[in-house]
Amino acid sequence: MKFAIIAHDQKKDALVKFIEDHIDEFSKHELFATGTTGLRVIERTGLNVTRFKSGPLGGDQEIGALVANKAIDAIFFFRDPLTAQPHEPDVSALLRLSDVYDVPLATNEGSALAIITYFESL
Ligand SMILES: O=C(CO)COP(=O)(O)O
Repeated sequence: MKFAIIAHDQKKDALVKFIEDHIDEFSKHELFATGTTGLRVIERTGLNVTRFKSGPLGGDQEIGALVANKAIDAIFFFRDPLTAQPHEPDVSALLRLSDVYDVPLATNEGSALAIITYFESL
C-alpha cells in the first residue's frame, strides 16, 4: 500500500511518535511525505520516505496529484487546528481530493489509530 504522511509543525512530534509506535506496520508500506515531515520521519525512524516539496511550497498539491492518479491508499495528515496556515487552500484541496477519490484520511491521532489498526488487521 501507499501511504501519505504529513504534519503541520505543531503536530510533527506527534506524527513521528505515532509512526514509531506503529513502525512494524509503516515499514510494510511505501511512504510519501511533504518535505519537512518526511525529513523528520527519516531522521527519527530510518524509514524510506519519498519526499516532496514542503507544504507551503506546494507539497500538499504534489501529494494531491498522487491521490488524483489513484496512487495513494491512505493519508495520515496531522493537522494543527489552532494555527493559521498560509497555504490553507492547498490543504483544503488535498482534503477534497481524498473525498473525490474515497481515500481514507486521518487528520488527527485518534482517526490515525483507527486507520492503522485496520491495516494491521489485514
Ligand atoms: O505544511 C504542511 C502540510 O500542509 C507540511 O509541510 P512540511 O512537511 O514541509 O512541514
